[in-house]
Amino acid sequence: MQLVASIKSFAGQQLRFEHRSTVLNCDMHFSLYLPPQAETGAVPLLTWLSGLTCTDENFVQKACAQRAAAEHGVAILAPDTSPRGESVADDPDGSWDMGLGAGFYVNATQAPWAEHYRMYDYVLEELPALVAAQHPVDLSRQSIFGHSMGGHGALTIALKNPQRYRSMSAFAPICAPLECPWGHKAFAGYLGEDRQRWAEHDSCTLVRGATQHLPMLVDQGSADSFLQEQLKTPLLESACAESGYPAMIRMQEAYDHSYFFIASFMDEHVAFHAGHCKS
Ligand SMILES: N[C@@H](CCC(=O)N[C@@H](CS)C(=O)NCC(=O)O)C(=O)O
Repeated sequence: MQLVASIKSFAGQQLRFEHRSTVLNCDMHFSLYLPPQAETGAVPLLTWLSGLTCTDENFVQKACAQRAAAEHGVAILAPDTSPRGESVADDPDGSWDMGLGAGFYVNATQAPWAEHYRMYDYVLEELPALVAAQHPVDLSRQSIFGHSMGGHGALTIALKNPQRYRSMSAFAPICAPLECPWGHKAFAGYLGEDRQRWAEHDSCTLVRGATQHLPMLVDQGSADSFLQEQLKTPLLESACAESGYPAMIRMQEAYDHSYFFIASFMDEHVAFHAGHCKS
């Protein structure tokens, strides 16, 4: 693991690393914000998952999360959104909703993706363990959040591993990949045509089958151009209401899909996770 950037921010350190991922079978970058409290002891670890077309750097530069992380004494880990490198398969049509920048946080089982696209195991297992081996983060106090494709990743990974996380949250998540074009394309490519496999990574399906509940916060902008066709927040609201999953799902009037929306509510999301990681 090699440090490639270290920038002081709100009395903490915004770090960027390069490393060889054994799970993804390629070289990767990730970012890690360490708050000032990490100088004197282990701090909770929040993992942020970004959306389509992002790297680890969009969040670092545009989400305005460092101030709240420093205030609450939490570290924030931001992985990339897919495996990277010349040997890594990309969408043959070059579109941005599949392949590079669009790993969908699943373990691909289909050629040519299966060789590298294992973002589920990378985010859940390899990366937190790697970070904790070298930095003062407490893996018994973890939460996960994300945006759009990363919101889907955060909700599904937490719903599948409630013992691993204290809380989950999402901005404009893809709530029902079983019911939207982005999900159909990515899941057919990465997981094959068997919809049973898809259902294992569908927030609405997982909510309906959940036996253990975690605190869940979701913010969605009402002026988000992806809301109707791709994100489908009402399906998550129904799944939570019908199955009795306690979730705070908020429609934020006139906000769009961008990082301006994310930054507007970032303080609340960091405070939400920090509170659950401390209790
Ligand atoms: N590139 C697409 C938009 C993709 C997009 O909105 N990506 C979101 C996540 S789903 C994002 O965070 N983009 C990077 C950024 O805003 O910094 C387009 O031109 O329509």
